[in-house]
Amino acid sequence: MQADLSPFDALVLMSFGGPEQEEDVLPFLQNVTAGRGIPDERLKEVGEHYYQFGGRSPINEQNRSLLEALSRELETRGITTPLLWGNRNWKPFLADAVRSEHQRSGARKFLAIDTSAYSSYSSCRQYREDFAAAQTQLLTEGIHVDFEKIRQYYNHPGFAQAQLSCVREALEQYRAATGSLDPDDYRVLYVTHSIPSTMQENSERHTNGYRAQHEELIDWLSTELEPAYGRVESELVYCSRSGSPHTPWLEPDINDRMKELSEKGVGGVVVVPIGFVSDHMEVKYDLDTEAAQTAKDLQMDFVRAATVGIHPEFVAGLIDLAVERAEQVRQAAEEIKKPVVTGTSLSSGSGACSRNCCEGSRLVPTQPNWPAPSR
Ligand SMILES: CC1=C(CCC(=O)O)c2cc3nc(cc4[nH]c(cc5[nH]c(cc1n2)c(C)c5CCC(=O)O)c(CCC(=O)O)c4C)C(CCC(=O)O)=C3C
Ligand SMILES: [Fe+2]
Repeated sequence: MQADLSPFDALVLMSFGGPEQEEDVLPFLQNVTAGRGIPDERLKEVGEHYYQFGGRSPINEQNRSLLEALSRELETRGITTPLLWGNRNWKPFLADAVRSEHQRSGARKFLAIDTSAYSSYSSCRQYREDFAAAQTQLLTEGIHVDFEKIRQYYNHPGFAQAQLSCVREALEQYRAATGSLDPDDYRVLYVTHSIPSTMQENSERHTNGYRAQHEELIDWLSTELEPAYGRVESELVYCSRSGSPHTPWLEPDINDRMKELSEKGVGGVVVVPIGFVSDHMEVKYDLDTEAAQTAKDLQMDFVRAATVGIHPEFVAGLIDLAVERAEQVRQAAEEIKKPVVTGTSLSSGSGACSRNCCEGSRLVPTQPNWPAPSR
């Protein structure tokens, strides 16, 4: 593979964003929830999670480390394409980052590396809507930019292998802490962000869907673990449900499931946040604080696996994915063989999921792909 990112002028690490100090928390939450119908009580509760950490989300530090690691990887490969950082909900905002890079270097074509691995409206399509919104905003200033993104990478070898070493380490940590790894005594709980059931259904129309992608990766991980660990009892559970209690979201919640397991006599859990690429607030609060407390109350052993963070295989994988996307765009061909560890669920068409994937009831322009590029 050619170590070249042409036709792209710049890479942009695209993330959710999070507050840096107490004063940021409310305006951040207003940005996140604008028009999304989240009850006030839930917002207060989530605000408290941030205040408990001094108003500072861990996500920004994580992204700064990832930026550094990605820069080093680019340097190692002799790729000189500039790398910038833009967010959906907090500074540095995507449009601002892109504007300054355009003013600095004339860059017009941006390739985004996003910080979420699976297909769903929240974790994929909404980022593409953000690209279209930034494009529209900058167009009013006479700046024409466009965006592409890397594909969803839940089954890319870089992410999968990094995830596997996180699980192995956690199992060893559990063994060291409890003196055993008897499959009847503990359960591996793979955790991801819950989403509304309608969002799950929308994700299933053009890919195998959010939940099935997690299950595919879990099956692969279990197979990889078997030679060293034999049977590993594991299941997929969810955290961070929001929205109205009357709206169905994916279940079971991790805390509810731990209670059930405890009643069945399971003595401990190894919690693996496969839905999060780094230690977000969901990991720090919902898992390390809340689920850890549930474990204490139930007198269960509790080990939380690391997130992939800046694991070298994950970082190298992200650059592989950027190189792959650039090559697809150069050749105007989607059919370059994609390295995957499992499954073939991502259709060709955009490097993202597909043109129509994860559409909801509102049709909002996306980049890439809808409406079709005018040039
Ligand atoms: C699938 C998914 C990911 C993973 C993919 C990805 O990474 O993109 C993710 C990531 C994140 N979600 C985050 C924060 C929040 N998410 C909220 C609300 C929501 N998330 C949803 C889904 C997801 N969210 C959904 C369906 C909602 C309901 C409202 C809506 O339909 O949009 C709310 C509102 C309050 C609440 O209800 O919790 C907050 C504050 C942060 C930052 C954390 C930090 O500061 O470290 C991150 C990385
Ligand atoms: Fe979220």
